Order: sequence, then structure tokens, then C-alpha cells
Amino acid sequence: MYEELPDEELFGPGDFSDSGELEVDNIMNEAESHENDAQLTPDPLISSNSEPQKTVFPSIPGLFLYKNLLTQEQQNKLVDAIINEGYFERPESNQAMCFGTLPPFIMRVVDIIENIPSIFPDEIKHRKPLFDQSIINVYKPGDGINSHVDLDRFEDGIVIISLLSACAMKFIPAYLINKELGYSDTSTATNPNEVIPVILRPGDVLAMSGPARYDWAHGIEATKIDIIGDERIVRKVRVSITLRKMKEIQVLNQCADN
Ligand SMILES: O=C(O)CCC(=O)C(=O)O
Ligand SMILES: [Fe+2]
Repeated sequence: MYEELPDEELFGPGDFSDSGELEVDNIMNEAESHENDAQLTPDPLISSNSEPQKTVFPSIPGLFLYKNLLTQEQQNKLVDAIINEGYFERPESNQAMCFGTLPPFIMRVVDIIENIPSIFPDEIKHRKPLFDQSIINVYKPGDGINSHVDLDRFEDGIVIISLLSACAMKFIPAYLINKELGYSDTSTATNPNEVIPVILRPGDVLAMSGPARYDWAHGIEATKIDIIGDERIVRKVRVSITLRKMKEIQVLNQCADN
């Protein structure tokens, strides 16, 4: 079901800035080292109709961070499933994707996300399916992803799940990266120097819709250490799962191609 992402053009930015060899052992070691952490993670508020605590970013409407949404056990299960599926057996693989019906281990997280009342505006929240595409990215310490706005072929309403390591994701006004393309600024981002760092930790879920998805670019610096204010994050191997919905026209084109 999953395959490696061969075509950056088609499916979005896969522009890892330092892609040396990835050893799947790294992921496993990280997973094992977290196996006994379960008791450290507070129970998330995931029962239906209750809103888990979220961090909002006043400059970036539509950006919500649900810290620690996944318990340590849920995180371990996800990492185990990713390892067991063998997506990253080849040393050079650092990305795997799936279209259409998502695998059960991802759907379990989608169930949690679907039950967060205000994660997205209603028209996004109630679409069926909520997501039909997932990308799993593996970052070695020092890897990053260039600042980008997710491609227009994806609908609004995107979620990023973080596993195994913390990192800082930086948001910058999108017109800064679109300048060369001649895009005009219709953005909600008014200060061109504005860089908003968002620390993503294992178990966190980041949701982007509206201005957060279209007016701001997100990226992860290629560095082994993030320094955000007083905090120093030494990166370990990080796994992320990005969930999106393809626009209908893309799905039709894909069917026509096959
Ligand atoms: O890996 C991440 O945390 C971000 C991934 C991302 O932005 C993307 O795949 O478009
Ligand atoms: Fe992205």
C-alpha cells in the first residue's frame, strides 16, 4: 500500500536538506528507549466532544498545536507499526506515502483527530474522508525540510503528527518564499521578518487550516540542535506523519492515469 515517494513534483516537498543513510536500527533504538515512558505521559483528553488543550498562535490563525495528544503507548504502537511495515528498510528511504484508504494504524490516530471538536472549520471537519493521503517522513539528526506551503493539489486542513524526537518547525510569511514566483501578498502575515517557531514534541499533533495552511510557509531547519529562547533541543531521529486530503480532481486524474 505504501510506496516510497519517487516524485516530489507530484506529491509535495520532499526536499530533505541532508539525506545521508538512514539506519532503521536508529528508529528501533529510539522506539525501544521510549518503551518504558508510558507512565510519564498524562492521559490525553480524547473522549468525543471534549476539546483537548490546544496552543494557538495569534499571528497565525488556523494553527493549533495539541501537545501530548498521543500517549506514549499510542506513539510506540505507531512507531512499531511503521517499522513492522518495513517502509524504511532500504537505507536511502526517508519517506513513504499512502493514498486512498489509510492503513489501520493510521486510522486509529485519525479517529482521535476526528473527535477534536474545533480542530478545523466545520466544512473541513465533516468532509468524508477527512484524509486520504499520508506521508511518513523520517529525519535523522541534522535533517530538515525547506520552507514550503503544501501544494495546492491538497485540500485545506492538514495535520502533522510528531514522533520520537522534538524539533522546531518555523513558520514564515508565505510570500517570502513565493517572491521569485511573483505572487502578490494577500496574506494575513503582515510582518515580513516574522518567524514563528513552533516546538513539536513526540506525541504532539499540529493542525493547519486557512491562513496557517495558505499564508504561512512551514519548514524545519537542517540543524542538529534547535535553540528557541532558553530551550536547546538536541535532535534525535524524528518520524512525522502528515495527513491530507487530495482535491477531487487529483484523485480523478490518478484514476485516469492508472
Ligand atoms: O515532517 C514534518 O514535520 C513536516 C512535513 C511537511 O511539512 C510535509 O510533508 O509537507
Ligand atoms: Fe508541509
